[in-house]
Amino acid sequence: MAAKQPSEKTGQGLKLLFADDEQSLQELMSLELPRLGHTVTVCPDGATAVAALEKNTYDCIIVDLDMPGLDGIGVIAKCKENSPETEAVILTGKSTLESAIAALRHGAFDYLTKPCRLVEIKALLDRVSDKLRLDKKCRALQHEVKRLEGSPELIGKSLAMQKVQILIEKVAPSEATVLVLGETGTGKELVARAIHNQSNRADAPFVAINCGALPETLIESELFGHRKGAFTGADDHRTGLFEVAAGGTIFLDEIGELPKSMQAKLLRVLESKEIRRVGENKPITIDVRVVCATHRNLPEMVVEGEFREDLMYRINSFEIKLAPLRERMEDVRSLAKHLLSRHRRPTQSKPGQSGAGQGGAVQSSEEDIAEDALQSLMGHVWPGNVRELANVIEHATILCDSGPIRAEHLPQRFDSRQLIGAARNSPGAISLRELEMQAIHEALERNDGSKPKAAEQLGVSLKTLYNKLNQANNLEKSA
Ligand SMILES: Nc1ncnc2c1ncn2[C@@H]1O[C@H](COP(=O)(O)OP(=O)(O)OP(=O)(O)O)[C@@H](O)[C@H]1O
Repeated sequence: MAAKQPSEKTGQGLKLLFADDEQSLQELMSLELPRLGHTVTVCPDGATAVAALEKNTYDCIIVDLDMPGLDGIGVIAKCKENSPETEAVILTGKSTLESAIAALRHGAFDYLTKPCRLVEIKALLDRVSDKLRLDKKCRALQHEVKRLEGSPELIGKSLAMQKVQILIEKVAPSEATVLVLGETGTGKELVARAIHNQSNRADAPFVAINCGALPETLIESELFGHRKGAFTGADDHRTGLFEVAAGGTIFLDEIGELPKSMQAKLLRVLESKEIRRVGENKPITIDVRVVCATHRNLPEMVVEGEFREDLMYRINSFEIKLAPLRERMEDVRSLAKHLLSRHRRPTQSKPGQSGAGQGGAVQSSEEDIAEDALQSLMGHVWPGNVRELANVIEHATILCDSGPIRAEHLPQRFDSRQLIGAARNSPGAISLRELEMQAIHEALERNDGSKPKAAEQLGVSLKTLYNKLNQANNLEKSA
C-alpha cells in the first residue's frame, strides 16, 4: 500500500497543518483555508502529521482529537517537542470538559467542537495570528532592551566586587527583601538584576521603577494600579507594576525619595503581601520579590523624620553596599574594556579582534584602549562612578573612528586632569580656586547642566554652588 502523502495548498498568512481522518473535512480545509489566506498541509492521520512536522515547521496545527493510530494529543506533544512556539488547535467531536482540559494541558491554544463553522475557524486563526505577531514583537523588544541595557554581567575583580558577587549568590535563591546601597552610578540596578537573574524567579518579569522620578500623585497608581474613574484622568483600568511583576521581582530604585504617605502604603503591602488598586476595596494577593536601592543615608533620614523607621527595617533585611569606583580603581581597566564592547560597532574593531558578545555587543580586546587613555582613566576620581565611566567611553567611541581609543578621544576634562596632574608636580601652577572650578564644571557637564544634581555629587549645598559660580563670574568680570 502506498504511504499516505500530505497535500499542500498555498496562500498567504499562517503556515498551517491540518490533520483529520474525515475525508470530507480534508477536502473542505484544503479549499477553504487557502481562501482565508493561509498555506495548509492536509494530513489524513496522526502519523502523517508527525512525519510532516519532522520536515517542516508550522505557525499553527489544527488536529482532530480522535484519529486512528496517533491521536491529536499525541501529535501536539510531538509538535511541541520540536517546535514549542507552534500553536495547536484541537478539533473534537465530544465537547467534554475532560478532552478540552487534556488538550489545553498539552499546550493547545484552544479547541473547536465539530461540526465547526468556517467563521469560527477564521476567528480562531485571527487570534492565533495576533498572538504570533505579538510574540514576535515581544521577542524583538526583548532583544532591543537587552541590546540597550548591555550585558547584565557585573564586572570587577576587586575585593569589594568579589564580596558583592558572593552576597548576590547567597541571597538570590532566598525570598529576602534586599536593600542595595551605594552612590549614584555604582551599579545598584545591575545588582538588583543579578539577584533576579540568579533567583528562582528568573523566568518571570523584572520590573524597575524609580521612586524619585514620578510625581507623588501618580506613584500609587503606577505601583498598585487603578480602577477606571478612580480619579480625574483615570480613563481606563490600569494594572500596577506590582501586578506586572507577578512571580518575579520589583526593583524600587531611589526608595529614599518615596513620599511619606506612600511609605505607609508600601509597608502595608510588604507586610500583607496584598495590594489594593486605587479606587478598589478588594485586595489582590501578590507574589513579588522586592529589591530596593538608595544612595541616601536611610538611618539619617529616619532621625530627621523623612523616612519611616519600620519601613527601613522591613526593607533592609539583607543589605548589599557597593563601594564607589574611586575605592576600587583596579576595576577601572576591566570596566572600561567591558563598556567599550557595548558601543564598538563590529566595523570599528580590527579584523580578527572581535567576536559577537551578549546582546549583539562586540567584545573589546586589550589593544582597543591605548595605555595613555587607560592611564588618564586611572587618574580620575569618578564622582559619577561607573555610569560616568560608561559616558566617557561612549564619548570616546564617537570620536575614535578606528584603532584603539587614545587619550585624545577622552572628554576635554581629562585634559584638565593632566593639567591637574602637572599642577600636582609643580605646586603653584594652578590655584585651589581653579581646581574647585574645574571640579564644578566637570560635575555640571556630567549632569547635563543640572545644578541641583551637580551640587549633590560635589557634596555641597545648592546655595554654595551658586555662590562659587557667582564668585568666579565676578572675578572674570573684574579681570
Ligand atoms: N560592575 C559593573 N559591571 C558592568 N557594568 C556596570 C557595573 N556597575 C555599573 N555598571 C554600568 O553602569 C551604569 C550605571 O549602573 P546602574 O544604573 O546599575 O547604577 P545605579 O547605582 O543604579 O545608578 P543610580 O543611583 O543613578 O540609579 C549602567 O550602564 C551599568 O550597566
